[in-house]
Amino acid sequence: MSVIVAKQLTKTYVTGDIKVEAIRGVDFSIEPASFVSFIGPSGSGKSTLLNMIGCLDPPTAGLLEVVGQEITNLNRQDAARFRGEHIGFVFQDFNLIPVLTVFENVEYPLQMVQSWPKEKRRERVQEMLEAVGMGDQGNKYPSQISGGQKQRVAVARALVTNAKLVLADEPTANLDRETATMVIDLMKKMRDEYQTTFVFSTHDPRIVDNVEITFELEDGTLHRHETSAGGGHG
Ligand SMILES: Nc1ncnc2c1ncn2[C@@H]1O[C@H](COP(=O)(O)OP(=O)(O)OP(=O)(O)O)[C@@H](O)[C@H]1O
Repeated sequence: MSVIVAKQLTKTYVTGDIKVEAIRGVDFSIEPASFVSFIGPSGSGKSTLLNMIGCLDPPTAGLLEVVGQEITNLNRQDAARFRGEHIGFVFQDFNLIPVLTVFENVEYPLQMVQSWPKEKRRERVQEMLEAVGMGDQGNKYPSQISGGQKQRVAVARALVTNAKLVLADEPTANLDRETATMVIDLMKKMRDEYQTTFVFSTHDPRIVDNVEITFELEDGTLHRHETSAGGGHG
């Protein structure tokens, strides 16, 4: 079963008399445990596409299935629940909650959407922190750790609910070269370990070099390129 299936997916923004066809009837599918990137110039529709996949903004027309569920017509409440249960998010500016510790940031999605008993929750959070190499940093606050460490915490948070799909919008944009490479390697390791699909929106050639499939957007249309990167998944 594909993790994402889009058929004739369309998004048109209408503001007053102005109509922008941001996504023009695209078809694509993305398989489990893949490492995939949407690329394209500014305004080509990357964020629009990621927002639709993430149930943040509904399509205007077409079909969109995510982890086997048709999400085209979800209402706001069902969309929020679906997001919480099935999708992890990683952002360019990390989006950690500054008043919560590293541990509490990773625990947060479990508290919000899943009624796990406290002990099981704590074990899961610790497992994820260790998986991203932050097992001994749980008591620190986001202001006390580096950018690369923040993004590691964000990856742990995205995966803590066992989400099968992570959407990562420019996750390396605020990281130096070496740290960006470490974060990409980490995400790949997590993909291998948890069979999570990672979908990126990026301009970063270091990510593009590492993905197996690139979808290039141009004025709301899509071109698929397969690359030789990755290997070893499955
Ligand atoms: N809320 C909105 N209302 C009206 N038009 C919008 C809205 N959001 C995006 N657009 C338009 O849709 C098109 C696609 O925008 P989108 O943000 O998806 O591009 P992008 O590829 O993510 O760009 P960037 O790389 O700069 O983030 C652009 O022409 C943009 O101006």
